[in-house]
Amino acid sequence: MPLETIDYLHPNAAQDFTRSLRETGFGVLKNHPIPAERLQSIYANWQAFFDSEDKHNYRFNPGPQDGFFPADVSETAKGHKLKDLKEYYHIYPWGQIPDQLRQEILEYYADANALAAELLDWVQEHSPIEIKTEFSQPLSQMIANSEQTLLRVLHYPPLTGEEPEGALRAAAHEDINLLTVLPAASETGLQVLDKNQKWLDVPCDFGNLIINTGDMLQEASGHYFPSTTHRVVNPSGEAAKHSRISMPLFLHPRPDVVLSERYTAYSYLQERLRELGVI
Ligand SMILES: O=C(O)CCC(=O)C(=O)O
Ligand SMILES: [Fe+2]
Repeated sequence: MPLETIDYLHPNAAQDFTRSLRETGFGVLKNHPIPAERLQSIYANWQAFFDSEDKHNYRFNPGPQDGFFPADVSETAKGHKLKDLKEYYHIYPWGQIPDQLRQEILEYYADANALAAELLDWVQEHSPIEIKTEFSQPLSQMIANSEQTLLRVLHYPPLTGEEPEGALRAAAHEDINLLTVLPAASETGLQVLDKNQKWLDVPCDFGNLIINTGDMLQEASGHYFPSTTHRVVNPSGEAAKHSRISMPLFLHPRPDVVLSERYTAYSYLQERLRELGVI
């Protein structure tokens, strides 16, 4: 079953969106409040940044993890051996951000956070009573004033043909956080693993917002909302010559937020980062 696209303005949007997250771990929204022209401008400005040598002046700070991550230190997904074919920039409002990109990206950060809070209210309202009574606080409260929420601007460079055999733009993985807000990328490639272990293309009409459940919402909901495996496959033909820009916002609860009997957001994140070998 292909993923449905939900109209944010439709009277049943909240219900349909919550059902989609429950069934697939993903929800795709159209007619949402973030204009496509804004996304286009952000993508163009960050493409120029990734194309410049200036990016090396913003190399990430190893502890706090803000800044630019070049391809040679890029992630290796859990259970995989090959690095993803990507470079990226981690934006936190308290972190380093190039001056010429700062205002536009922080405005987006704030607006996407506000939209995420609204979507979490939708999920809260339409979760079954036995699920929502287990939440230690309303879902949208969990992310309020969080300094952990991470906006990652990703650049997948054009393919050269020299890539290691089997390496992907982003190998199959699940997101660690509560919820991810991901505007459709500048190019295709995002796929989600369905219940029958078949890879489905995520509808990527430019301007759509793709939302997916992360492991923390899966944990907090006793696995009612699945954190679904996804990946970004390599393009072929003419598209292989194109860069791909994407921009997931990873909503993270404040560290002290209780997710379940076993975990706070802090202890959960530490366990996952240790598994990944990041810490
Ligand atoms: O680039 C994309 O479309 C998805 C990226 C992603 O899944 C991630 O960085 O966790
Ligand atoms: Fe992801």
